[in-house]
Amino acid sequence: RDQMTAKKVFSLVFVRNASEILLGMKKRGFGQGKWNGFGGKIEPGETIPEGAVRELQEECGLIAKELKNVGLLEFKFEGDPTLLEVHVFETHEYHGSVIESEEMLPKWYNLKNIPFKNMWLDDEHWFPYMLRGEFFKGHFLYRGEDLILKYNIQVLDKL
Ligand SMILES: CSc1nc2ncnc(N)c2[nH]1
Repeated sequence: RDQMTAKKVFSLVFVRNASEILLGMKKRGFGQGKWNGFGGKIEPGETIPEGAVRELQEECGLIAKELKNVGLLEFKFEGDPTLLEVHVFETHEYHGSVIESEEMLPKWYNLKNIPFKNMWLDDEHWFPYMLRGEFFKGHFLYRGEDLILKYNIQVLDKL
């Protein structure tokens, strides 16, 4: 059996201020119609944080001055051997102004009013760890995009 599952590495960046989080409404492609974090595939020759900074700027115009790695997510979709490895980051220090891109319509949400019903189903499970500042590792097995068959989340250490 082929033990070398294909792995794709992604960044996922959340911009924070004291009481809000910046989310992006995906306008096309994977995750279309959901409020997402910003990010995407890490390209050859760039580090994961470099890819995170690049994708954030491409998708919403902001330039992160610092990034904190807050967690790691792994996704499998039933019937697809690919493992998606998603490195989750927060930034509290950034400059530039938020702009709408072809991919994303950015919007600030109060932390008490996160639109989980219009987000990926996994978010409701791991956002609380991120918001509490706990470094988390989560693994999710999806059937399609609207059903999580199995998941586990562990706190690796409190940041
Ligand atoms: C593939 S599963 C997934 N969950 C997500 N949560 C927030 N933003 C994303 N882009 C996400 N992708």
